[in-house]
Amino acid sequence: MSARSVEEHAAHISGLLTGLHTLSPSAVPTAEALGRITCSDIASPVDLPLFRNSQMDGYAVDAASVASVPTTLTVRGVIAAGSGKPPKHLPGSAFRIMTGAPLPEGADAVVPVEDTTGVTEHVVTIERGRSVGEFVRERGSDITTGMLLVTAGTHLEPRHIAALSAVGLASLDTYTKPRVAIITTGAELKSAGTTLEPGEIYDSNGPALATLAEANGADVVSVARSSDDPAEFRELLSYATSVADLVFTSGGVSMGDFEVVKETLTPLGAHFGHVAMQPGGPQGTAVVNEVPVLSFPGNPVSTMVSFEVFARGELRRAAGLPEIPRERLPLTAQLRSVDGKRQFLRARRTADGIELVAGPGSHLVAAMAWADVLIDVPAAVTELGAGDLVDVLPLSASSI
Ligand SMILES: Nc1nc2c(c(=O)[nH]1)N[C@H]1C(S)=C(S)[C@@H](COP(=O)(O)OP(=O)(O)OC[C@H]3O[C@@H](n4cnc5c(N)ncnc54)[C@H](O)[C@@H]3O)O[C@H]1N2
Ligand code: MOO
Repeated sequence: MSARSVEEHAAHISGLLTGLHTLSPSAVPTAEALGRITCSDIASPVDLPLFRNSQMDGYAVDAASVASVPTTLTVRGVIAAGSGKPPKHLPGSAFRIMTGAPLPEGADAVVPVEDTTGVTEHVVTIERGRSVGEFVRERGSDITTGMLLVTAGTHLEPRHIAALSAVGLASLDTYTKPRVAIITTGAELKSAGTTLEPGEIYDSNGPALATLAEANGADVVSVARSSDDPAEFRELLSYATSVADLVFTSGGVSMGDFEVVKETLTPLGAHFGHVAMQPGGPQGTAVVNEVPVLSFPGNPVSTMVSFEVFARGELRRAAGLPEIPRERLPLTAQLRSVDGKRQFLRARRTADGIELVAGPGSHLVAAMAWADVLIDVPAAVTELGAGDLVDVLPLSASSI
């Protein structure tokens, strides 16, 4: 069977994942919406400030009565923030007023307490006049009812949560995070922190896929590990497809004797084959219990590159996150590539351009950590020179 191109495989995956893009929005309490993405424009239901109020601790006056100073005014009472409907102002008098307290109807300026002397409970001497509007926060001077407060697609930060709370919105419609389950496979795998027997290795694909999915907007609902026993894998798969919108598996897709993923999924109608790319050649896809399953090859770099190439964009779009654009940058040195396979080479940005960090080996997990981009070399290109412009794929950042 001939190898699929990257584009063909990506299109096939896109077709399998259409359900991810029609998840209904989630209503989330505003106070818990940090990091969520709004799925519609949000207009303010109220004016902000909600009412005319004082910007200073001082005296509410009418500017005309303090036009010539010093002048002594009768103090008719004290208005605190939260003290209810304000009294009426009478020209030639004042109310002692606190910051945020509603301005008496008819008052049009506030004289800060620092500009007064001779204060008693009943009188105050104004030493400095204030003009109309000074230290008065008008109703709606921040935002008026119906004005757009936050646009669709906003990645909510604390400052957005503050404004949305200030206008009294208790919950928000946000993109539903696609639920992702991960199953890594291989009898040799153990968790970091445990003692290894000869031949065993630490599982890096589980943590890699979980954090890649999370960093790209998913809600990772399960991370499990299977031995090469088909019964165990089937059981984990059955659970994964019952809790997730999308399942990733790693390993067990190639030509060995214990390819548990391939063996289990093939009878269920899965597609396994080669994609003309490196790393990430052997790939599988299936739909189990109506849930799409993407089966990536087990080599650590192959798994991560497969995610970056086939899953990142789909997950980000489903989660309402912006696309991470490709860039075109110059190479610092010559490179060679295999004919007929699209290469995704680990590289990093330098002041002079893009520099390779490792050879093509898909077990080179430390080199992957030092990379911040993948160079995307077309299948037909076998050699590039220093200074040549190449397409690069920025690698998933640690936060969305
Ligand atoms: N005869 C052939 N052999 C292989 C071919 C081939 O075409 N013909 N393809 C090679 C390529 S390319 C890849 S990629 C791998 C894919 O193999 P599998 O998906 O079946 O993966 P495994 O055999 O299970 O593991 C491969 C490698 O990766 C290590 N691994 C697996 N899972 C993890 C994990 N969760 N964390 C860390 N490391 C993991 C595993 O120990 C193996 O070293 O097949 C080639 N062979
Ligand atoms: O295609 Mo494999 O992913 O190169 O190691």
